[in-house]
Amino acid sequence: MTMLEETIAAIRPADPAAVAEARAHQDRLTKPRGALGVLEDVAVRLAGAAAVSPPPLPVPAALAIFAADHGVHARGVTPWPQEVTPQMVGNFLAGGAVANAFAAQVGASVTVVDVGVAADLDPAPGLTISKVAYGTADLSRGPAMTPEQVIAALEAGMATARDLVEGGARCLITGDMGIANTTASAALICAFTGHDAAAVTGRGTGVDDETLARKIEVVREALRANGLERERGGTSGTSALSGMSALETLAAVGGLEHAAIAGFVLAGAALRVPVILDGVIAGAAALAAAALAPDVADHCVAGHRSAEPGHAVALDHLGLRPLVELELRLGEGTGGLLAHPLVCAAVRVMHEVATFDSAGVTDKEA
Ligand SMILES: O=C(O)c1ccc[n+]([C@@H]2O[C@H](COP(=O)([O-])O)[C@@H](O)[C@H]2O)c1
Ligand SMILES: Cc1cc2nc[nH]c2cc1C
Repeated sequence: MTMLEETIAAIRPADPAAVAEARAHQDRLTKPRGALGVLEDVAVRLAGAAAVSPPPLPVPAALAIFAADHGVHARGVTPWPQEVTPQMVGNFLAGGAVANAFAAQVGASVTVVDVGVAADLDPAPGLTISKVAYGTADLSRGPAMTPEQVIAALEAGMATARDLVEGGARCLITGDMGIANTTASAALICAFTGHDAAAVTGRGTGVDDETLARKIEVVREALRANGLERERGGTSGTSALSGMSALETLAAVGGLEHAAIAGFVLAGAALRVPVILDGVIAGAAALAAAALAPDVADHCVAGHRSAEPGHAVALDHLGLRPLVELELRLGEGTGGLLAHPLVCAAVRVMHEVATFDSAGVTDKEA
């Protein structure tokens, strides 16, 4: 078996006994039933993923920022030059990015992985060089990646997750850096959900109206050029993929960082370590991961919902509810990092809060 096949084969759905035990335990704790709202669901979800209730505390957390460039940059879909990708990698490694500040705030480690930056990076502590290519090909003209490249990028993501877990991480957080990657994200979300480009394509780093219109047209061209247009029956956007496999779809319109994040999420799920997803890039990558292994979503928590319109579409499709909604549109893992203390708090409740019985508090149900 290949590394990808082995990883997919190891992924289990949420364990029903652990889910039932976690729900019952929530109801014994000294609070009105359901009073912790969505946090109760998060704790139950992690119990199902870990197959034990209460689930392990998700600490320490490790952020992996997958960096790559995009051939579609040449189509003028972003106002930022491609050289910002390696420059921001340097900033992450120097500790100067927002992701570094947020990681310090929540006590997460930061690892940067070059899966496809269009420049040679100097080796540095905290940087893994797993370069598959110097950026993708232009997805609006044909496949962005070859079959070999998409597998190599998936494997880089899986290896990153495995190394971090071997190093002690008990929660994985996705991060990305790649100028133009919101265009590839929109194309992936269209391909996997059947939604129209206009509904899922957003302003990314902050494009003007003219660039947004061009970006939507480029996403449509990408779907046409790669045979990914759908038969659209009504507006539900749930029609079946047009005969292409999930891997072919990912290779056609994804980025190397999308493929790596998909591998990272799959390996986290296979290792039963929860994965907190960041923004629209992670959402698009998780759609690919879920198309490869539907049970993977049971192991994911949606850290936040970004301002990019396709993100809500991706999360709906995955059945995930975002924990934080602050109109962030930065990427790097910033939204995932902000959600980590909420996930920890949700799980800590399961370990530390007294029950009605143990605290001698009268339960109205008793
Ligand atoms: O995480 C998000 O939802 C998100 C939304 C907008 C932009 N970004 C980041 O901005 C870059 C891509 O934006 P763009 O406009 O160049 O496609 C890339 O480095 C992403 O990490 C990220
Ligand atoms: C400065 C800058 C920082 C980023 N971090 C993630 N994407 C980014 C895009 C830009 C342009």
